[in-house]
Amino acid sequence: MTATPTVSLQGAELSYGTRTLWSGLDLDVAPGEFVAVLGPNGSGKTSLLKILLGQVPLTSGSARIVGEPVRAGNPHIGYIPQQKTMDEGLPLRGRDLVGLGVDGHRWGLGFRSRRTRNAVVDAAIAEVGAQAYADAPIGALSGGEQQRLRVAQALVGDPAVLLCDEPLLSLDLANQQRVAGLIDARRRSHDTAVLFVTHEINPILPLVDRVLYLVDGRFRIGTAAEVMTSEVLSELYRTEVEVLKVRDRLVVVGTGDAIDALGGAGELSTDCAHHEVHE
Ligand SMILES: Nc1ncnc2c1ncn2[C@@H]1O[C@H](COP(=O)(O)OP(=O)(O)OP(=O)(O)O)[C@@H](O)[C@H]1O
Repeated sequence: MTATPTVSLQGAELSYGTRTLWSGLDLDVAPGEFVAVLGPNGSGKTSLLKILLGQVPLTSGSARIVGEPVRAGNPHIGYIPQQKTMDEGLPLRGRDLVGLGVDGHRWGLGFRSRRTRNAVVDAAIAEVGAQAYADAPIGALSGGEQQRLRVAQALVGDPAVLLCDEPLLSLDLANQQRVAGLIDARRRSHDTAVLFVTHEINPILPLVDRVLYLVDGRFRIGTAAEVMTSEVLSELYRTEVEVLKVRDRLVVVGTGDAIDALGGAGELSTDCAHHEVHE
């Protein structure tokens, strides 16, 4: 017997007015599976997460989380939103931020006791190794420290799926690896499915089971080896794109307009090699 998919999209379409971002999208994400969602700016990656969060309705088709239709406030979901730097004057400690993941979620008012709640928050803080700064004002922390606390907040409710919207943005390489490692460890230990929106696949390439690549209404789903090829990306972008493997990293090289068309996806190459224009 196969397990119920943690995330299931069937015949999913999202249109805003006359503009269709994608349609005919079928995707089942298994427990513990790590799916990277890639694509240029405006291709509908964040909108996909919003659908699963119950914030935006599908135009047609269905979206389920652990077999149930999507809905707002679903306790099966842990969400790491796009990173915004916290205001330095914010009177909120890291511990309070993580606590919001408990209070706004599954236990709500019925949560058994303050002591149990605190123990759950402490465990989540320890899991991301943030004990040393959990009581400091969050605005005073570095981007990497803030992001580890956001991961703790997303994990504290023990979600079935983690939705991550560019969680590595503006982190240095060491922190990218640390944050990606935390997410990977959780899905391995708890079978948490992961949908990971990113412009930069290289930091997570070894973790990715499958890629969903969205471009201007078209998409492709498969392993990174299947999708991240010159043929597939050229087809998606409708222009010549070359994917090179440099050691264990992927470098996407566009030609002419492809550099613009690639948008953020072109950032795949930024810390490895530079875009090249072949005349
Ligand atoms: N409520 C809305 N009404 C109309 N258009 C919308 C709405 N929300 C988003 N859009 C448009 O849909 C497109 C997809 O937006 P979305 O944020 O999902 O893209 P994205 O792939 O996450 O982009 P980025 O990489 O820039 O974050 C954009 O062109 C956006 O302007």
